[in-house]
Amino acid sequence: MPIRIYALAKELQVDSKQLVDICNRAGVTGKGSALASLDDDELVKVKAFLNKDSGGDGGSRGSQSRSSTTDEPIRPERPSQPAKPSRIRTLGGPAKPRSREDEEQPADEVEATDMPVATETEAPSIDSSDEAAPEIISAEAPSAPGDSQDTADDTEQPSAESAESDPPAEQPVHKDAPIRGIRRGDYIAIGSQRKVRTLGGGGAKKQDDDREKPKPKPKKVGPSVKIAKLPTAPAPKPQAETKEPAAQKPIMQLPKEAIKGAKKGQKAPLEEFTKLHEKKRKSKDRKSVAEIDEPTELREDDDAATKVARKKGKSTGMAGMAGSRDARTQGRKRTKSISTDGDSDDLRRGRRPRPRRDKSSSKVSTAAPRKTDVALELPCSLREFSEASGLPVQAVQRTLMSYGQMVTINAMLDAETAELLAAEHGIDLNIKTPESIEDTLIAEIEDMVDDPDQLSERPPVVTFLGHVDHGKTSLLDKIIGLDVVSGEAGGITQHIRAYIVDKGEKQIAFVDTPGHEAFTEMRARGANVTDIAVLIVAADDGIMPQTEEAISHAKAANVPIIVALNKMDVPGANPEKALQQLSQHGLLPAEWGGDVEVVKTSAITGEGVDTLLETILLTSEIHEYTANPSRNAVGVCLEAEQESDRGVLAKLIVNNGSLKVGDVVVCGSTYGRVKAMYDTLNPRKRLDVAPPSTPVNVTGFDEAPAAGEKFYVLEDIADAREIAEMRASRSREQHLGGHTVKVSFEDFQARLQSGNLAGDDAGIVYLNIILRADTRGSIEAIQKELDKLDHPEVKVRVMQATVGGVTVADVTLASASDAVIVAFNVIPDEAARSLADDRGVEVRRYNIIYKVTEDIKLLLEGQLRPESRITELGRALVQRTFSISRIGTIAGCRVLGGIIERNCRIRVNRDGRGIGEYGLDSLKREKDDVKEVREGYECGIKLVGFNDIKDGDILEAFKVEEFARTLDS
Ligand SMILES: Nc1nc2c(ncn2[C@@H]2O[C@H](COP(=O)(O)OP(=O)(O)OP(=O)(O)O)[C@@H](O)[C@H]2O)c(=O)[nH]1
Repeated sequence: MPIRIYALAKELQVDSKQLVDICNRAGVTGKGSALASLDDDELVKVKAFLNKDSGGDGGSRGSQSRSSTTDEPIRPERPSQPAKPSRIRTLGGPAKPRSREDEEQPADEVEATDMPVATETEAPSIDSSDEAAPEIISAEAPSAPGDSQDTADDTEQPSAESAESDPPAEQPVHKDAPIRGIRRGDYIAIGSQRKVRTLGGGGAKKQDDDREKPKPKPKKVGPSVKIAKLPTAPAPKPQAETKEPAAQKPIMQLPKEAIKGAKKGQKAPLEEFTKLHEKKRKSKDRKSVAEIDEPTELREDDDAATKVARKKGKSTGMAGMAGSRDARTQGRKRTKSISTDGDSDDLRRGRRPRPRRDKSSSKVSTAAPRKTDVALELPCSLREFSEASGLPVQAVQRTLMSYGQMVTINAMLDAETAELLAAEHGIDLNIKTPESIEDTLIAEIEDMVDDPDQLSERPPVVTFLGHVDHGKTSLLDKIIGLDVVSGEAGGITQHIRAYIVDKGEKQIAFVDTPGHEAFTEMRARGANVTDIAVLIVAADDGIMPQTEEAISHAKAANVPIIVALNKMDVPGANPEKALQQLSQHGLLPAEWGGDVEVVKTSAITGEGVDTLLETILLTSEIHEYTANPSRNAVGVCLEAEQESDRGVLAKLIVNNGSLKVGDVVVCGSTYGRVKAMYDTLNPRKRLDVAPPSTPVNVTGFDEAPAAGEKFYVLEDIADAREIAEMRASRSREQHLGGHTVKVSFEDFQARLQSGNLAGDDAGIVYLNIILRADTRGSIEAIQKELDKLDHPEVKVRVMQATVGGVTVADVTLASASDAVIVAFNVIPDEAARSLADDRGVEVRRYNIIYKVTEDIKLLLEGQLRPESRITELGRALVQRTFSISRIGTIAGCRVLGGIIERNCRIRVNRDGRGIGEYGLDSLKREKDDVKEVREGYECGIKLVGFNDIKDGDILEAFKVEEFARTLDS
């Protein structure tokens, strides 16, 4: 009876993937997936292989047979090099397995042998010939006594093949035997996880260990040196506690230009300003401060103070004292009328700081040692900035003063000002935003690790994906026993459907998606709900554009993919072609030796539906999806709508935990208390609890949450409100700040011009379009026309083309993929219109097909970079040059041929070489400006930005003309 590889793996207690590998090694081919089955013959073959592999070497190894028995989990060896097991060989004779005596040989003894060792680093350079090869033993490094036996065991695990080729076990290992080089077959496969160690087994290892273990150093005996005690520095005097000045409320705002400039790293305006400021101060200092001989408390990075200190140094000694008296007298005279209120001002004005001032200055010495890396939580006060950065308050104040800001120590700094200050003082500022309730509560939930004891199996969440009309809805209908497809407007799925259904003892949660929108949105929010993706491919159509997209989505979601090759009952079904296409897209079918299960189905006849379900359940079993039903629920909103009678009805799917009526939920920028929960299959059936993987319709939200938003259950409704409001205001700010504005035609134009639109590797710029039309025929016609707009530089990419009005889902997709929506003979519904306004998505409406293509063609053509063509005009010889101050060099020329025109460009040639191209600044005949000068005439030419013109230079006049291009050119 056939048995699945997965089941056999379970029975043998090995990993399914490894067993797939073992099957291949055993010669049972075409088993690429754990879901593949083995018939009786194959099973015997695999088991025989396993027995041979695990037990076969026992006999040949004698006393050193593997310690593992068949009851133990099978550890497949070196899957990448099954035919090349590691060997133990001694030089000068056939390889000999080591006897127990050898293994038990004391480490010291082994160490004592003078046998050369082959180390891991030597391995690559060792000769691959059989003879004269040094021995290499692969083993796990033993770490405890007794491990040496294990090591020996491990070294002796060649496959049956190698066992046969190995010499008899009786032959002892000769310690003194010369050693041969490593053979290619001796190389240890990466998968074996073993290390190559030197010959000598435990002994060599011990040697290593000995080397690793630092021996206790003998105590040094010798003359002891007595070192004198370091003088202890006097403790700094505690600074007098001072009262803080009253807080100043306004937040400083620096001139915008200064901030912008400084952020861009342009220091010029600031430097100009600072220089001017410094200059003024220096001149003052020079006049008055030199005489001051009293210590000041100004810090060393205070430029003015440093200068003061320097000058002070000069005036020390008797002469200095004599000089300083005069200077003081002079200074007093000069500063008589100046009144100041700060020490530094006193200093600058040449006044001796009074004791009172000394006291007050200590209150600003809050700065810690200067730092270059500062973490700061904003907004912060100037004092806090100073403390964090180690900059003196005065230095910070002075910097701000240079920006025209007079601030006190308690003034609050905003982020921009702090950044500016950091840039000015060469500090790396790391702005920390204060933790919000959202950060703490949500992060806490996200980081919550479930107790393994509380985890239990949960149903898999399976998403049906695929090209439009390939039968997603019909298949799901068939599985559930519903008939949704006949009720769908235009036969198109417009909404996400999600159901949990019983299949035998198990349950499966199904999600049917309209196109790929749900995946896009959910991936964008990092909230993928799917465990397994079922890709529906119509056997008659094969892989279509949206199938490709679905494949990308499923691959990006990193979930197992099962393919349902549907419509097998249709006469034109070509499963072989579809399988071929699937493998071309990286999905190698299991029947072709790959790992993707492909189930042939028909939603009409029911063929393969049971196999599909079985495959889903088996895949789920392999992956063991678990959840903790006893914790608060977390999950994702699949869809939400406003109902006239029940208010907001949100379709949620629970990822983990259990959602209960009465729970406080926050989901994106909405929140509420779960008023009621309804079954998604039976909309009127109420539920009290929704365990993991259950989709439910929930009422109680204040507003409709967005699809793809994660929901969390909180303890307190006030917290939920605060988080929701915070998110709503942040999204409003972003919207007002233009962060969410998506591509419009004009925007596309602007971005093209600025070269800002993302292109692919080849530099092609794409205009993404979502096409909505009244009929499939219209779609086909428009697509055919758009296909004609082919150009190597600019292309149209139709992301999605579906029948029906523009929906919220289209707008969401357009917003997520920077696309423009083209609505042909259809209109957006109210929700879509308002969302499009909200997100800045452009919806273009048409009712004539050629207008669509005309519009897009014009747009693309208009944006093709114009073609530049150069027209040669004439040549002139420079006969004389005149240098005029304030104007530059004028070249007196004679036109040798052609014509020189006023707005042309000039190529300057000297000694037969071109030295540059410049614009023509002025063209004169006599003293008059002229439009042109013809051959044979003389003229004066002044070039833009080039005065190094010389007699004898040849000037070539030319003009560059730009020509518009078309998509056809
Ligand atoms: N003969 C045949 N027709 C099928 C089969 N599966 C689906 N169909 C038909 O194909 C059409 C489209 O089926 P849907 O189930 O709506 O396809 P879908 O992939 O859900 O399409 P969207 O919802 O638009 O994405 C319907 O007319 C179905 O009756 C099948 O296995 N065999």
